[in-house]
Amino acid sequence: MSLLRVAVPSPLHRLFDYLPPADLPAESVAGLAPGSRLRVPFGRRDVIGILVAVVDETEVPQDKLKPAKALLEDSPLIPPTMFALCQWAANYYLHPPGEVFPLALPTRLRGDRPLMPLGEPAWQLSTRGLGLADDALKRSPKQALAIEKLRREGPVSTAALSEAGISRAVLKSLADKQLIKTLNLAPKRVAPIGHQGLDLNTEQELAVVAITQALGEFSCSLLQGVTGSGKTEVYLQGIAACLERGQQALVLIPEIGLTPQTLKRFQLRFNATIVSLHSGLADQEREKAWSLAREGLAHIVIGTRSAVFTPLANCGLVVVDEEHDSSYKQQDGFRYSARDVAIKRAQLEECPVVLGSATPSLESLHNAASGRYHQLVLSQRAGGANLPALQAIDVRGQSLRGGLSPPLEQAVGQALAAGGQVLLFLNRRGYAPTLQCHDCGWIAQCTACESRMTVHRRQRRLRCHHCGAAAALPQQCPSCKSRTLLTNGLGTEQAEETLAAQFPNTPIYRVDSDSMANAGAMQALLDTVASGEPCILVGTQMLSKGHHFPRVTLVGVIDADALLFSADFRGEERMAQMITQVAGRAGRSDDPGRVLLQTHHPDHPMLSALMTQNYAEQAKQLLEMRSENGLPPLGYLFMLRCDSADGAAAEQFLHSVRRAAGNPQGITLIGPLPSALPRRAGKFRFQLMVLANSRASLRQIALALVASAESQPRAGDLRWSIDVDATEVT
Ligand SMILES: Nc1ncnc2c1ncn2[C@@H]1O[C@H](COP(=O)(O)OP(=O)(O)OP(=O)(O)O)[C@@H](O)[C@H]1O
Ligand SMILES: [Zn+2]
Repeated sequence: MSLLRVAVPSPLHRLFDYLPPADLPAESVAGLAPGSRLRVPFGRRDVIGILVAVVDETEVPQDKLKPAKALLEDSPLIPPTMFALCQWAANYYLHPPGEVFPLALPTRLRGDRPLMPLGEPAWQLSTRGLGLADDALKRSPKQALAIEKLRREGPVSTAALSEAGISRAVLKSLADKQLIKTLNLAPKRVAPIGHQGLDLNTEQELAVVAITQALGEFSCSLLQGVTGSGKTEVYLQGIAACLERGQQALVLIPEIGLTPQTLKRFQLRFNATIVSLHSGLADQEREKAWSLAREGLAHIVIGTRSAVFTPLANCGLVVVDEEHDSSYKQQDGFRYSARDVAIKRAQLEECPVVLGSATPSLESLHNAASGRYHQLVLSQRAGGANLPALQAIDVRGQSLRGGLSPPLEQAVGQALAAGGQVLLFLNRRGYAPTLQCHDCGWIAQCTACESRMTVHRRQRRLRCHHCGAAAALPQQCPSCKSRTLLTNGLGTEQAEETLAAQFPNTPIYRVDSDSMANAGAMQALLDTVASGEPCILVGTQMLSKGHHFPRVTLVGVIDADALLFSADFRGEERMAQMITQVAGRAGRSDDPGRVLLQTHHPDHPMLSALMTQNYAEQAKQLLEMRSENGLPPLGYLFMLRCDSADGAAAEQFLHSVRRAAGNPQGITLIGPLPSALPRRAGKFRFQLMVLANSRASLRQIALALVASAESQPRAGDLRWSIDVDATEVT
């Protein structure tokens, strides 16, 4: 007997077996392809699952088997490569498969809605219309015109008919006479045209040749190019070669804020169908873009993290820009790395993948050094600009105005006077990170998290950056009623305010997730900055990524110390990446750039390293340290996390799980320990860190821990999750 094995949206790490739907002929069941949607009963309701396999046997007792209610489509919505990718990802990240497969579908299709047909509504002649005598519509010239047009051109879209002056009313009368009928006009397949690219320098040329020659089979290349070296030009010319072979390209970018800029650059280069996929799209737009990609009609698909699961009919090249960027790692729910999934995807698609960055992750550098990836290097800025010089400013004992020391303030003034633009980096949004009572010492805390509330003065609110909780900004201390409340520390909002007072004649633009919340804001800002007028940009890491600001000559890091002391073993790597990236925004054009870092620790070895070495040299040293400590990428790591309103229960749960795992060889178990943020949104958080000396032993213990976790009894709200290749360990 044939049974259907289905991935059902549920947090359980298993698949569920069903009898075929009653209305499905027995002979067609065996031939069902995986990847189709099924409506199945689950608990007390019906849900939409994905068919994973047709099987002959099940462990479910015969009388417990239920029939699936319906097969939603004959041919699967998830094509074989994406099906295989989801299956791999669920297995690799040990995540419930029912929560992974839906990623290959746009939101609208995760339920039971039918696929929207691509194309547009159109009209064509009916048989009766075809046979109509020439003078039959003499008395209604508009109708005659419509008939003549359809006879001449075949099916014509409603939009084109309306452009030709044929109204809906005319079409309706013709339809009522059964002379014409509607159809859905499929989009035309057009050949993409690439415009002439820039003249490449030698290193770029070598990179493009390597990528072009790699087309047609799987390989992974690391394009390590210093900031402003023209990596995008390399992608563009590599993609041109991919399109010439009649294939599609998938380009991943780290942030939604970069989408319009990237899209524009691609649209200028290619006369082709380019779609972008990101969280800002409405559901219908998203489904359309998804369909164009899946049908092979979109030549280039650009998207953020989750776009790695978009099906492409004929994928010929995958590009992951800024491959080191932390936004590629999903930090809740299904904790995958889009970069790593992209590599697996290229392998399944049998095409090359290019990882590009000025500051590659140590993982990728390690893989390049061991020969697993091809290394392509762009060591110089395109167009001849020099990399900027870095310099520390010792702020000890100096009076700071709006966070700026006198030397930095002076440098800003000079840069502006010389007609340049200035970028000030402060990775803390809001007005101030703390609100304190000057009389009794009370501090505004989040009631749901073990953390302080951030002051947002413009909105007159206190906001928790961990759980999103908000409260009105108090006028007096809730504890002692004093009216003397102080803000401590500096956020972007306050910096913007003080800078405006210091530089009253210069426009100041703040760039953080608060000011850039709506979709067009970033593009509007970029357009303004592109005009070249002197201005000050002050913002968070949003400013540091990928942007090309040719007029910026000075970059100031207001608080380099904030990056210095991290509890995470990746802290130094992150700091080196962040500073190198933000510094890389300076001096990208004719005028040389300068970078000033404010610190209370000018002799800190990490800062000295930044001053004296380039990123590649620093990365090499960091890799050696990781190797000595058996840490990734030289060791293998995952985290088991647990949270609950009952802290003792959460900790106890991880203790039991750990006990069940025993003491396997080659494995270091650390914890359970409270997380760095021990309580968030009312829940206590604990974690167990697992380090292994081989991928195989990591896998073994991970499976054992998951099995143990699933079999533990657990209290109502207790949740646990696994994070394979965790990038955040605090
Ligand atoms: N061969 C070339 N000749 C002249 N200009 C070039 C060439 N290649 C790229 N450029 C220009 O150099 C500038 C920087 O290029 P791009 O933004 O692609 O750099 P990038 O390597 O992506 O930098 P980052 O990593 O800092 O984002 C762009 O204005 C681009 O048009
Ligand atoms: Zn909170």
